[in-house]
Amino acid sequence: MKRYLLLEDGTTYEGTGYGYEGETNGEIVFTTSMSGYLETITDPSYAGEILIFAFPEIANYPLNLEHMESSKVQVAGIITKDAHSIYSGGESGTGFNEFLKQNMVPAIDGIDTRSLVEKIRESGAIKGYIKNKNEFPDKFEDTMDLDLVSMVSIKKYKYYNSGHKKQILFIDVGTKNSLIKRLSETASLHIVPYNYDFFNIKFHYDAIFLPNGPGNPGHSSLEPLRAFIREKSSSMPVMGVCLGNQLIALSMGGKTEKMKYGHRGINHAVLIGNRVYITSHNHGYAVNGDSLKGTGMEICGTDINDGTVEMIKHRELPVFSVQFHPEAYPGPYDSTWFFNDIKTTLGEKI
Ligand SMILES: NC(=O)CC[C@H](N)C(=O)O
Repeated sequence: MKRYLLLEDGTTYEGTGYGYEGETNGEIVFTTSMSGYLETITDPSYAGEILIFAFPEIANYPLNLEHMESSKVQVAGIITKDAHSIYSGGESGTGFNEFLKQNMVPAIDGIDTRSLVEKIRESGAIKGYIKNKNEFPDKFEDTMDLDLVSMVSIKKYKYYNSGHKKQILFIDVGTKNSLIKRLSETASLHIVPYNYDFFNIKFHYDAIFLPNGPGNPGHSSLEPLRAFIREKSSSMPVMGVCLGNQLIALSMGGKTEKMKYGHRGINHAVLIGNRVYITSHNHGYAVNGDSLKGTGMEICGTDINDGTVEMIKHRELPVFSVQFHPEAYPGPYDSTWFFNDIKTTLGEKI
């Protein structure tokens, strides 16, 4: 079945439809990852985004549902050059095509993804639709204006008792399962929704953790959360990853900005001190380094290619966070020391 990718700049790409048969829209972003397709598409940070796989061969190994980073596919749509298991069943008994149908996510195959990526690198982030008809919409919605965190955050408090004495207040702004798993190696987790009644918490906790999540970190729906972080950062450790990093920067008085086309992939070189770490990335926003002046926060890691701020920490307080993904999934384990830093910050032995 023919399907069309329609871009805000007036261009149309024709391909073969697979997955769900409805239409979808979102910001078109690309990942350069060559593996980890299931982990990637189930990462809640991708809500509101249509994902291009720049690497041509995708889904050329079976789906293993144990690798899902959340309970469902979170990308708004998928663009591939050659998605292999479209028509075949994997070890789980489900083919990629069928899996995307069940998750109601439309996809389009046979697209020259590399030229599409070049276009986005030239023009910057672009909005688009995947449709069954070559008919342009009246308007291209900016999905980054939506309250995406409310769509992916858990709805109710959940206690994750990992047997550890230390307690972390884990604010779910759209977390990946692997982050919960990693932190549970250090502490038990009070997992709360992004809009929890923060100023009336009755249970004890030793630190706050903010994970990854979708959309604009400056969204107004996140202001009560930022106010809470602002207050708590002077009295207890606050740590974060990706959206968490951006929320910490904003709470401490810094600024974030939208990047031209973001970083998404698993081989981004980041310089921290005098060492380079190969890291996993998925972000379209970044902390503005200059805006940290006078906030007490300092830049301690930057992307080698474009200088993007990739790690920040407070000069005196135990407040630190990374823009990259130390939990990997998918990606290299170069930066898992981040979880050891959290352990020692909480007074635990490595
Ligand atoms: N992975 C994330 O947490 C992404 C953070 C934010 N939504 C961004 O695009 O920059």
